[in-house]
Amino acid sequence: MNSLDWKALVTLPLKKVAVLPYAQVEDLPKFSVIGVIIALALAFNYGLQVIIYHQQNLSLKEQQLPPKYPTLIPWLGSALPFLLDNANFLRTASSYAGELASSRITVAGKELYLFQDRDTVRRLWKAQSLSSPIPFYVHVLKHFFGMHNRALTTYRADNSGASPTPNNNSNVLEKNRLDYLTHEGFKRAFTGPALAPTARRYMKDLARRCEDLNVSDDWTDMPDLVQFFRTVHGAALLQAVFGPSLLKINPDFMDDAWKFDDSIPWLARLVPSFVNPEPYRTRERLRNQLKRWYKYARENFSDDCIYEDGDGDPYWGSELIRYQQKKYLQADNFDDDALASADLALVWGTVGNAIPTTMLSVYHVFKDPALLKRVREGLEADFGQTTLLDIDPAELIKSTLLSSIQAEVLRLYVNVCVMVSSPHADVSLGRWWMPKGGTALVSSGMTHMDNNYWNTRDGLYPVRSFWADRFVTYSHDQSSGPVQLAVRDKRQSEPRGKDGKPSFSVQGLEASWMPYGGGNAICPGRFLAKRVTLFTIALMTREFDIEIRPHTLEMGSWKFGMGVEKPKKPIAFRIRRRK
Ligand code: HEM
Repeated sequence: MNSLDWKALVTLPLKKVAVLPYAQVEDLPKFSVIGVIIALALAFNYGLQVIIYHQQNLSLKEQQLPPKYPTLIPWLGSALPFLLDNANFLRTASSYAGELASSRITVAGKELYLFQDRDTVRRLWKAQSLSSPIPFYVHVLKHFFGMHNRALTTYRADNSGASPTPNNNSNVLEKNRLDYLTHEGFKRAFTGPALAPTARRYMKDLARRCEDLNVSDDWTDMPDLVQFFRTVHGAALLQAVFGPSLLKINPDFMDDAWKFDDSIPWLARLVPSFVNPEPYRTRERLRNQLKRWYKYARENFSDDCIYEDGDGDPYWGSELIRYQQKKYLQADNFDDDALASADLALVWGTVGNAIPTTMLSVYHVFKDPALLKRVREGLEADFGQTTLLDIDPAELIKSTLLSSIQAEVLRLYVNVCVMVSSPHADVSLGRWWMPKGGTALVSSGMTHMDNNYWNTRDGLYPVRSFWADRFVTYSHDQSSGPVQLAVRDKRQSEPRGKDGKPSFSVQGLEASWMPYGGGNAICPGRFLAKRVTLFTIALMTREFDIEIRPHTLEMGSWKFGMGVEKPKKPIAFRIRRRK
C-alpha cells in the first residue's frame, strides 16, 4: 500500500472525528494516526463490553455464560492486573453491586471462569463431571517444582481421570494413570487407615522436640515465632510423613524447604532465573537432597522395618512414600529426577499451610489471656491428668472451642485460588454454566472476608479480625454461630451441642468457608491438619507459657492466592516451661 492509499483509508475519515477538532491530522506522523484509530477502536469496544457486562449481570435468565469482564486490550485481557495485583483484581472482577458474583476473564488469550457467588460455588463443588485441571498441574509441576519435560508428557497424555474407572475413550495404560494414582495415594494416606498413625507420629515427635528445647522454667527470649514453628513443628510434621532419614542425612532440608516456600511467589510469577536465581538454586538443592535420600532409603529399607502401626518406617517414613516410589517409577518417562519434583510438591503441601496456621492459632491463644485460660480449663475438663501422648486425637478434635479457633484462623488467613475444569461435559450451575473444556477459579480469600455473610455480632467482631468464638453455636442464643441470621440457609439444621453445650460445625458453609478448596479435589490433608493444630495448641498451652512481645501483626500480600501469607515482621516472644 503506498502513502496516498494510507491517507485515503486512514486519515480522511479521522478529520471528521470530534475528539481532534483542532488537530491537523495530515501533519501527524502516520504512526500517531494509526495509534489514535486503534485507541478509539479499543475504547469503543471497551464501552460496548461494559454495557453488555451490566446487561448480563442484571439479566434473570438461567443457564447463561457468566458475564465477560470488560478489558481494554483484547488478547492480553486482564493479564497484567491478574499477575501484578492478583488479590485486588480478583476482588473487583468477581463482585457486582457489592455482592460476590461470577464472571469470565481473559488472561493472555486464555478464558477463565471466576465463580464466587454462593449458589454457584455450592453447585460447583457438587458437579460430578469436574476433574483435575491437568494443564494446570503440568504448569505447576514444571514451573514451581521443576519437573522435566519427559515426565510432563506422561502427565499431559493422561486423560483417564482421577477415579478408579478410567474415563470412556481413554486408552491410557494403567501404569500411566498419574491423576488417579496420585489421588488414590493421598486418599489412603490422609483420609484412610494411615491418618491415625501419621497423627500419632507427629504428636510423638513434636513432644520429643519440645522436650529437647533449650528452655527452662525461667523466661527465654526468642526472636521470631514464625521461625520457631518452622524449625520445631515443621520438622515434626515433615517427619510424620517422610520419616526421620530425610532430615537426618540432609540437615539443611527443613531450612531450604522454608526458603523454597518464601520463593514460591517468584516462581508463580514466572520470574526467570537470570533475574532472580535464588528460588531456582533452592529448588535444585531440595531436589538433590531428595535424590540423596532415595539412595539411602533404598540401601537400608526392608519390609521388616515397618513400625507396629503398619504405616511408618525409619527410611521412607510412610506407606504413601513407599507407594509413590513404586507407582511413579513404573510410569513412562519417570525417574528419580521427576519423582523429586513430585515429592517436593508433597513437602510443600504438607507443611506450607499447616504450620503457619498452627502457629497463628497458638499465637492468638497466647495473645489473649482470657482465651488462654478458657483453652487450659477446657483441656483440663476434657482430659484431666491424661498425659499428652495418651490424648486420643479423635477425641481432641471434638473440642468446640479449639475447633472454632482453628476454623477462624483458616478463615482469616488462608487465601487460596482453586482451579477446576470440566474436560468432558458442560457443567450446569443454576444461573450460570461452564462449557465443556472450561477452566474455573474459585478464591477462598474473598468469601472468607464477605461482610454480608459472617456473623460479626453487629460489627463487634469485624470479618478482618480474629474472634475465637465465631464458629461456636449456643442453642439458646439465636444470634450465635458463624453466619449472620439474615443469610442463614433455612434448609440447614442448626448444629446442636449435647446437653445444651455449645457446638461447632462447618456443615453448610462449603461455599463460604473453603480453606481446603472443595469438591472432588478438596485437600486430602485437612483431617491431619486439624489434628496437628489442635494437638499443638494442647501441647503448647499445657507445657509452656508464652508472652508475645508488643507488636502489630501485618501479613504480606505476595503469595498469589497460594495459601497463608507470611507476617511482614518477626514476632518476638519469650517462653518458659510451666512448673
Ligand atoms: C491448614 C492446612 C492446609 C490447607 C489450608 C490446605 C489447603 C489445600 C488446598 C486449597 C488444596 C488444593 C485443593 C484443590 O485444588 O481443590 C490442597 C491440596 C493438597 N493438600 Fe492441603 N492444605 C493443608 C494441609 C495439608 C496437609 C497437612 C497435607 C498433607 C499432609 C496436605 C496435602 C495436600 C495435598 C497432597 C494436596 C493435593 C491434592 C490433589 O492434588 O488432589 N494439605 N491443600
